[in-house]
Amino acid sequence: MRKTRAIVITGNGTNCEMEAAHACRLGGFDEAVIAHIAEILSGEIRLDDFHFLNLTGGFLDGDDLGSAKAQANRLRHASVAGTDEKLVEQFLRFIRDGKLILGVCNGFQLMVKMGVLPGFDNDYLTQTVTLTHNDCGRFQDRWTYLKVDSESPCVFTSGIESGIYLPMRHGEGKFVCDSPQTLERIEGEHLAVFKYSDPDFVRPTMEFPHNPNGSQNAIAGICDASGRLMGLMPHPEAFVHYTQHPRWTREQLPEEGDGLILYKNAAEYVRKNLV
Ligand SMILES: NC(=O)CC[C@H](N)C(=O)O
Repeated sequence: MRKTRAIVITGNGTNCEMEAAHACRLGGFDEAVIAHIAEILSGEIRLDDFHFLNLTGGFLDGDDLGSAKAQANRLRHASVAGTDEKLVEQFLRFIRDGKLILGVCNGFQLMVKMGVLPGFDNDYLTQTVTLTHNDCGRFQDRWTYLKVDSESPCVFTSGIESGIYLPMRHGEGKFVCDSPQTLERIEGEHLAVFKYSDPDFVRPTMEFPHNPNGSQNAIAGICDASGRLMGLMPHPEAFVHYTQHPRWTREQLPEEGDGLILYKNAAEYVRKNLV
């Protein structure tokens, strides 16, 4: 059987690439390659050779122009050296080939600013939502309770019963739609996979600090209608082992951190459908 291969893109100010690659391997991917964006633009590394694309957190271009905005333009317009191909064509082919993309924090900001999410009607290049400055006006760094929509088509969250607990760390995480219709459609199609909630994972909340940014409808993460493309503001790769939990020395916790399930589901999907 062919190998299951994950790629993590780094460069221009990303971080967490080692954690993301580690999470992919722990989740069951045979290989997880960390590639600098320059290696992709030079044509040395091609997205076509992978099944799972990870866009990590960070401070792309120093958050100038708004987080991930410059990189979104770069990825939409840059050509791959030595070819007639634009990088965005590789990107769209990756999506058409039925592969998986996970954007975390700065990676989620990148996906929405490119227009990849929510990807209505298979249009992955029209921006309809954004992530902007937290209502509190400051960078926030805390742990959040995330209620999961069990009716969502999301590939990554299958098997999660009520919710997961993950850390967030961002200044621009407030989810906003361009119109009430966009928000209605996201809700109606169950694309709002994760919502900030109370610790019981029952009620989504607009109350600070459980909702750390004031996101519309408490939305923390969304997927597209295929469920294969997902982005979220909190960091699943930062909680894959119990020792990463803030109270691990005081509480009896399972070996696996709550974020690992997303990578396990991705690996299983790739094994069943793509290799
Ligand atoms: N952790 C992150 O990826 C931060 C994202 C972005 N730089 C922000 O502050 O909103």
